[in-house]
Amino acid sequence: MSDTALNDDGSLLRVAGLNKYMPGSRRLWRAREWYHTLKDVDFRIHCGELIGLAGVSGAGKSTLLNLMLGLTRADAGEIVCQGRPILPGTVRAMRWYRRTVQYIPQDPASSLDPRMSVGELIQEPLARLRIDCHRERRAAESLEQVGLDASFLRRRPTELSGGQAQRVAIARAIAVRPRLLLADEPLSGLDLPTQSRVTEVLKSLHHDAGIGLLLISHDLSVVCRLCQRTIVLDDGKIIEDRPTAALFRSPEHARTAALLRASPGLPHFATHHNDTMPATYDKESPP
Ligand SMILES: Nc1ncnc2c1ncn2[C@@H]1O[C@H](COP(=O)(O)OP(=O)(O)OP(=O)(O)O)[C@@H](O)[C@H]1O
Repeated sequence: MSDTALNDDGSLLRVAGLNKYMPGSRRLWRAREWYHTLKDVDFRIHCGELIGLAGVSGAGKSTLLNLMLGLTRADAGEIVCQGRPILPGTVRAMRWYRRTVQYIPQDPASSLDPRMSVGELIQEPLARLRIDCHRERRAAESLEQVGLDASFLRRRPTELSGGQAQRVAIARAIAVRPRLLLADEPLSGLDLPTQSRVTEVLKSLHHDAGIGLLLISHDLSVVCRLCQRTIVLDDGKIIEDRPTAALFRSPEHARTAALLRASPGLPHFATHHNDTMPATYDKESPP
């Protein structure tokens, strides 16, 4: 398949009618209860888009990401990339998808194997995905794209600061030359100057290499700075999917307004919504 293939609607990735149930508590003498975690989730991602995925804790963001990474299977609906459905399976079955969509982990310290050098870590997915290139050169180029020089190739993860480790994790993902990055809280745990450095790296990857991003972040000021479009998930449903500037200026949904007001670092959002709802959901007592 060509690396430039798109879905027949012109999107890179289409999420259609996605539903997922998660096991709830099992009470004595009663059958297992199921919690409806994602409800008819629909959206499309086009090439090079920077999209924020926001929502209160328990809204279903990570569950959606796991489905988009092909780690779990949906109970209904589908995710289609380059005309093919994403189905969890072996590395071999998913190789084509991993070349197009890569993941940036939340905690690089635990995802980077301390026994390997940075060079080996960046080259490892290139070998696994059978990407035909000069791997050492590609690793050095990827490091340069995230603002680290080639001397880092010989370092071990234990010799990196938090910000450097996150940039190595990004270099590892982009070495594959994907078209879309999925990132779950990639800036958490970093101090403010380092957050801003990593944000600039993500922006320049978009600007210089056209790489798209779906970013989960509780820090809406990051979404506001980085993303052109924001999707808000609430109790497993998409309640808003609009250009970021418009959504942050005038949220259409009371839950979005509440989310914005509760976010530090954002201007105060005066809204007419009555949003006296809880800040988190509990799967045992969905609202
Ligand atoms: N493995 C699991 N088994 C049972 N329930 C789960 C499982 N994973 C998630 N859930 C439930 O599904 C719902 C959505 O969880 P999810 O982690 O996707 O939310 P989230 O929006 O990513 O939250 P956070 O921002 O806190 O990470 C929650 O009610 C959660 O308790």
